[in-house]
Amino acid sequence: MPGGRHVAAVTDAHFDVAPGECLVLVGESGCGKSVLASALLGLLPSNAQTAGSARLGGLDLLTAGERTLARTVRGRMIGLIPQSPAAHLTPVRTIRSQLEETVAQLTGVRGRAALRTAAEEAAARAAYPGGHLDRYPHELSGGLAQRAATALALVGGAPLLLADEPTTGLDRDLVEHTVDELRRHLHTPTDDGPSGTDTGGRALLVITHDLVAAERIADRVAVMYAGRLVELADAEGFFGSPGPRHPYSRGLLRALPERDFAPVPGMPPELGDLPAGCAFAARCERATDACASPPDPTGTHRAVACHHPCLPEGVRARTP
Ligand SMILES: Nc1ncnc2c1ncn2[C@@H]1O[C@H](COP(=O)(O)OP(=O)(O)OP(=O)(O)O)[C@@H](O)[C@H]1O
Ligand code: NI
Repeated sequence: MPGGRHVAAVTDAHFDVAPGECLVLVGESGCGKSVLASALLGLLPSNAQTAGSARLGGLDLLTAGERTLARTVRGRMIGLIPQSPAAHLTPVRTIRSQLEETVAQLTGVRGRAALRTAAEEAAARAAYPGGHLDRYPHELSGGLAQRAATALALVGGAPLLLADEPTTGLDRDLVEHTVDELRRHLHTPTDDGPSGTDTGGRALLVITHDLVAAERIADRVAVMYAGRLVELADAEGFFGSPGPRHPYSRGLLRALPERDFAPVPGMPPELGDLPAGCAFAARCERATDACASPPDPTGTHRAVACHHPCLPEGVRARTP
């Protein structure tokens, strides 16, 4: 940043997602979710620095060159359903023309009539109504823009679908519909194997701060706080019993209107000015002196980045 300032937007992120599985990344605004997604697609701003690796197939996405990213990754290995789809669509072209162009770029379909048919099929796959194909993005409701973006993301048959805040700004009914549709794509065909073979399905990485949507769609949940992954858990245990183990994750769930409706006190720290130890300590009722040193994400604290994780309900702490 100007003046030599650094923003640690994402730190120590460890996770994997398997074909046929949905991993949901949750965390509040500004915690680094979209930066993480951009890193996977090679879409970080030019002043960004990365370290580590992000493997998809045999490729390391963090070190792949722009040519590889453009020709084999974006659209073909990773389908992106962007945050705010209405703003992401080209405003001066109809949905039909954007779909046809994408089909021509990403598939072997050639010829006017064949492209038209393929674009219509692509729209149908995302439940985008055929009668609205000749509309411009500004003529679409939030739900339709969402489906148009999903249709575009599915065209290349990518084995990984990355959805950034797919339900923001939608009504509750539409949220449920949208996540159910997304989940359906876990098992629609991808292009990573000969057609007709079972490739184990598509992997889905969904970014959201909508915990109700997360509960509905996730197989596993990754919780992010102040640029770090603080917990990675099976969705069933996380949302049900025994519940989350990181005090921040507990706080997030407790804040839901459907639960205690009790907000986590305080504010997250600035990512340009993080404390040396646990970033949540200042807001944490369980914090002690140990929290002045950072949790070790590669060892003891791999699943729960906390010095004092909450114990599963019904399990009592052992006194040393
Ligand atoms: N180009 C940039 N230059 C400097 N800082 C940036 C840049 N892009 C993002 N950041 C910072 O990185 C942090 C993470 O941003 P990011 O967009 O990933 O958050 P997010 O978790 O996706 O939030 P939201 O839920 O609001 O989309 C923010 O604090 C933001 O200020
Ligand atoms: Ni974001």
